[in-house]
Amino acid sequence: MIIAVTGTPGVGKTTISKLLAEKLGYEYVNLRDYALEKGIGEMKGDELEVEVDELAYNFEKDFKGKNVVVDGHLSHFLNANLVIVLRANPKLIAERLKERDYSREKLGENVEAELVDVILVEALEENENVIEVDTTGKTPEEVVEEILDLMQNGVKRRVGIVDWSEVYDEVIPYLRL
Ligand SMILES: Nc1ncnc2c1ncn2[C@@H]1O[C@H](COP(=O)(O)OP(=O)(O)OP(=O)(O)O)[C@@H](O)[C@H]1O
Repeated sequence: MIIAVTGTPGVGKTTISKLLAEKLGYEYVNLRDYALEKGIGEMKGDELEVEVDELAYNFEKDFKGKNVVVDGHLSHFLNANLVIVLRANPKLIAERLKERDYSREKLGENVEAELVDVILVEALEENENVIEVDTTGKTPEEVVEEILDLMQNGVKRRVGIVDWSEVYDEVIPYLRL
């Protein structure tokens, strides 16, 4: 089974994916590292630009039928059995990306993307089986337990659980208005 863990940069994909893979006994794959290893895509500055079809084609060839948790903000474009979309209060995303010294522009872009559900909408266009999980105020262990519970209960789709319009006022300072 291929489980894709996606979400806005800084939402916690790597932390959650590694822990989820460990609990399930699945292989962990970082999609960016995989693309670099395979020579897929091109570096533009420090960003890797990839053709998603090429990425998905190669990934399928290498991992079809295997048990893997794949971590990356493009992982929802892969042919996965289940897509986990991690969510976090956009203010948390802003604080984490600030610590990583993201530029104001990049920080704003990502806070806006989280605010208006960009990755969730993309994931829903690509896959029927999409589970959204709010990580706000939870430990990574609690998030993983929630994912495992949903999987054990056979839940394949759960969306529409967050509404960041409620916190819009708090994130205005980070937006590129
Ligand atoms: N509930 C939580 N779930 C996941 N991460 C959390 C949580 N609470 C705090 N964190 C912290 O948030 C940070 C998230 O970083 P991480 O690298 O996992 O995110 P990411 O989504 O993989 O980012 P990127 O896409 O930029 O690589 C880590 O420092 C992690 O410890």
